[in-house]
Amino acid sequence: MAKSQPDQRDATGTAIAHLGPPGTYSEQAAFFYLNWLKSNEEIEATLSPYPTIAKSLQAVITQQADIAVVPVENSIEGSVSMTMDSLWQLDSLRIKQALVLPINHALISCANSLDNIETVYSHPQALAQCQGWLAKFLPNANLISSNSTTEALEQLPQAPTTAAISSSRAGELYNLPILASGINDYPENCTRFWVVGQASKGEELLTPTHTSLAFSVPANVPGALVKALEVFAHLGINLSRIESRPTKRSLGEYLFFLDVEAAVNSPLMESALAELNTCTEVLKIFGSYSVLTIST
Ligand SMILES: O=C(O)C(=O)C[C@]1(C(=O)O)C=C[C@@H](O)C=C1
Repeated sequence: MAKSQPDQRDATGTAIAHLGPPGTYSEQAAFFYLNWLKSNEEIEATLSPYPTIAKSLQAVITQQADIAVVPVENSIEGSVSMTMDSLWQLDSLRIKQALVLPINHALISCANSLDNIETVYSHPQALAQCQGWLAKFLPNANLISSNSTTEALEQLPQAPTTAAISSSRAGELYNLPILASGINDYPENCTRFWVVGQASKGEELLTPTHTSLAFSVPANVPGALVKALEVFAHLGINLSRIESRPTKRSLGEYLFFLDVEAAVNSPLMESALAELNTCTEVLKIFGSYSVLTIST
């Protein structure tokens, strides 16, 4: 397969794929992990930006990168469906670590004032996290989705009626004016990222505390989901997230994604998984990992 990105692993250690271009929140999370690897494991790593989340994950499959750092869930807007769908589809990937990053959005623009802004670009997650602020301060602006919060930044100097929602850090990186900061609708805004690698390579570096999995149920009948969830209730295992996604086979048919507060190899979880196997159609374990919180 032709490589669209250079293979950096041999020359420079672990290659970490992330959503680019530089300055994204994904890069910030990946950079934290790079430093964590260096300080805690004496592992040298480099960052490789990719244009989409799917391409960052694909880079791990094609071995252009060793791991990818991808967003999975935001405290205001919920799940990043691209990440969840990809994990279900790409069987060879495993979650090795979770990272939680506080998110503080800024409005970046070369316009003299908010009154001159006609168009705002950003990643759909960021536009959604600031929808109240946008409705109040830029009610007539066109909101345009881009692949990341930083994709539009290089174009801003040539288009003074446009703005982008990104981090203040990205504004500084691209040397662009910050017109407003702290514009997310809720101040306690956080995004959870997963560090994802090949299933066959390397173990998690810290003792796992969580397990993520997903399943489909054998038939759309009363109690099918309850039966699966009762397995955890009966064993006293706490769930920290449940989410449904369409199976994409037919309308009204779902996959259920669970984050479970137990390590995959704990005796309780081993019992849970054995029971869960008997009441699900397809059951996939995405990995068992610990959670690191990033302070900014
Ligand atoms: O566009 C970016 O900067 C990203 O890293 C993506 C992303 C996301 O997909 O949720 C990451 C964190 C924020 O929630 C907004 C956007």
